[in-house]
Amino acid sequence: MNALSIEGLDVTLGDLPVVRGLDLYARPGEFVSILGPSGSGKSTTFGVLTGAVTPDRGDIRITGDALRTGDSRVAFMPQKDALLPWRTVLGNVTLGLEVRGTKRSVAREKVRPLLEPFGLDGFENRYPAQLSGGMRQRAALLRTVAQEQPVLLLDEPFGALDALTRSQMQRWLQGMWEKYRWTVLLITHDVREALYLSDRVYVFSPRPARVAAEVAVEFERPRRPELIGDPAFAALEAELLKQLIG
Ligand SMILES: Nc1ncnc2c1ncn2[C@@H]1O[C@H](COP(=O)(O)OP(=O)(O)OP(=O)(O)O)[C@@H](O)[C@H]1O
Repeated sequence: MNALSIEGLDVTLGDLPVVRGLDLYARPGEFVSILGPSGSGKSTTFGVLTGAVTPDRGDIRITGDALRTGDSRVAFMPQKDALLPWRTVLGNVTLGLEVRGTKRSVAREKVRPLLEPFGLDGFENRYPAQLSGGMRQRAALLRTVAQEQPVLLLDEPFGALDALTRSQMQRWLQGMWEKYRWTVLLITHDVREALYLSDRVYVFSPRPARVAAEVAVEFERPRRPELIGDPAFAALEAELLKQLIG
């Protein structure tokens, strides 16, 4: 059974057809990326999964059961403003659990063992403005995974980081995924990031979004950073860029 499946999704925003006939899925423990032109409807698709956007039609299932109004079976890390500036790191990383009704003290105990692997040990009482960009994104990701939902949605988590930090974060996330094997759906504009991290990559068409291409990424795991210099990697990167640019 798939962790997530979307069949025949149509979304119209105002008069604008944004998604038409979109089909995609993610198996349990699979890392799946979505690449697509800017404005093609990627975040809108995530909006449908989080309940922020109402679709015209479509069959959406999480672990086999239809998505419901107010469904909490996806944990979402937004593109921007993921952390509340007035809450400490600990207050931010427990927020997802607290919103779901977990008592603050219980939520704190739950996230504590994760502070170290997320590189946040000793920083729990700092505020977001006192952290580096990479640390902020790790805190936002910790808040998302702590919710222990069957599907993680990450909308361009490293998009605003400088190139060096981004590449460090990609390596770190790859290692964390090896350890925890979350089911991830990642939106990114970075073809290398998609290839380095994913088991499969979907390429969306220009709006209205549908799947223009689906590419299996079969490099063995765990993946070493040198993989991106491999000719087979470069060939797949070129193929994806061609699909993306047309
Ligand atoms: N509330 C809204 N009403 C009308 N149009 C909207 C609304 N929200 C988004 N749109 C439009 O829907 C289209 C798809 O937006 P969306 O944010 O899903 O694209 P995207 O693929 O995630 O883009 P990007 O890669 O730039 O983040 C865009 O043209 C956007 O302007």
